[in-house]
Amino acid sequence: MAAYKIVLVRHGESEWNLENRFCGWHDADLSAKGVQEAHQAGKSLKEAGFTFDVAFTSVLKRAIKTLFFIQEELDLHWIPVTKTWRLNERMYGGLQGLNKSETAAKHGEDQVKVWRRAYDIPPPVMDADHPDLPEKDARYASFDRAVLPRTECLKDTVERFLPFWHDTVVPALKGGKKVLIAAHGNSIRALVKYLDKVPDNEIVELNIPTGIPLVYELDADLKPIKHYYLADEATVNAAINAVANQGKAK
Ligand SMILES: O=C(O)[C@@H](COP(=O)(O)O)OP(=O)(O)O
Repeated sequence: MAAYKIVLVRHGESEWNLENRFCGWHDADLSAKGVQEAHQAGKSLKEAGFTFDVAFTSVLKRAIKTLFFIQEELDLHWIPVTKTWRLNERMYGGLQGLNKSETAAKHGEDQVKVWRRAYDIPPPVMDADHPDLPEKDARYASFDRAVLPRTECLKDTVERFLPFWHDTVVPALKGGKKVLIAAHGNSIRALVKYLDKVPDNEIVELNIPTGIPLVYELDADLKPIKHYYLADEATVNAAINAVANQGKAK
């Protein structure tokens, strides 16, 4: 039997998912479909009997709002919510704002897959005049500039997420709290890679759908026993394929 359960949800579709643009640390809002997906995630959790004591999210509104809509469906507005940049999407560097299909048409689908999915190859560095430069963003004003990335590969995302996992999430789980994390495609891939010890070459094929709760059951040592999405297989597979296909030249 599982000693712990943790639920991970990628935010609902964002405006930039809809426009198929690399989003990263850009603070895109949810699309109308994304709002619906977030509410549906909450409904699915409620139907499956889930409740939560604490929640963690990023400092980006697509994840924050998704969490809030889930809280609404569960009538759990009161639970403590911690927002941390360590759960942010992977910083997409110079790709932020570019259309994924146009980028594939220009640089090739293989190159785009490397930029999107390679474990340790970062996308091009963000230029100093990019509108999304983190050091010009008020939410990171108190940060040491050296900490703020101008690009990140998944390995970098794992490395900046894990201190939060060990220092905050694990103590909550071990203290008996029921934990919900609302985050992003690549910050969730970072956690899945760590939990399931996915080899570097296999993580390339993992895509996380928007707005479908992913439940991890863990043993007493926090080793995964099993995981599953709260949706039927056809829905999950279609959503996963849609994410994978965003990097195709049309
Ligand atoms: O940054 C982005 O464009 C997407 C992930 O993109 P891919 O790595 O799937 O291209 O992040 P999210 O919508 O989860 O915040």
